[in-house]
Amino acid sequence: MKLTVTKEFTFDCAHMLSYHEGLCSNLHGHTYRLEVTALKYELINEGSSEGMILDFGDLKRIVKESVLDKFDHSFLFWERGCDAEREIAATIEKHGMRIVRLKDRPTAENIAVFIINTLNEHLKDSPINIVKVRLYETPTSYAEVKNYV
Ligand SMILES: Nc1nc2c(c(=O)[nH]1)N=C([C@H](O)[C@H](O)COP(=O)(O)OP(=O)(O)OP(=O)(O)O)CN2
Ligand SMILES: [Zn+2]
Repeated sequence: MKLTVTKEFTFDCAHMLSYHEGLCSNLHGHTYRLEVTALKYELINEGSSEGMILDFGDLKRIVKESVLDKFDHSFLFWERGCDAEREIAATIEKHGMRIVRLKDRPTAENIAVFIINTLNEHLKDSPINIVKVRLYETPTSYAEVKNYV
């Protein structure tokens, strides 16, 4: 049996899309809305989590520890960004503020892929797989990555 559970989260980040031919090349921020879907084939049949595949509270803890605690209120810094992006990141770091250093441009697509890979790495020794991440950058724009096993 294929069973999934999904939990929603929000987090705030600053970013810029270096080399974008539009307003998004400017430093700006989003309250991202994140939906994370976990899949497992068997229900837990005893104890505190009986009848669940994964306690929503455990999913919350996993996402918080491996993603939100790093991302929330940080600057998403693309290592290959323009001079301005690298100077902004250097200033933020110098003042002890939060950045997340990324190998890929911080588009909604790339951030969604980064998040699903990070979560599945965290869960690699468990029977749980994160099969879908949907990341809303604005109320009307989202990227989705699916990883069906
Ligand atoms: N495929 C993608 N396109 C764009 C991304 C992205 O990550 N993937 N990102 C941006 C900007 O960072 C920003 O999110 C602008 O998005 P957009 O939906 O255009 O924002 P608006 O506020 O203009 O949305 P409206 O609802 O149309 O007012 C750009 N593109
Ligand atoms: Zn943006």
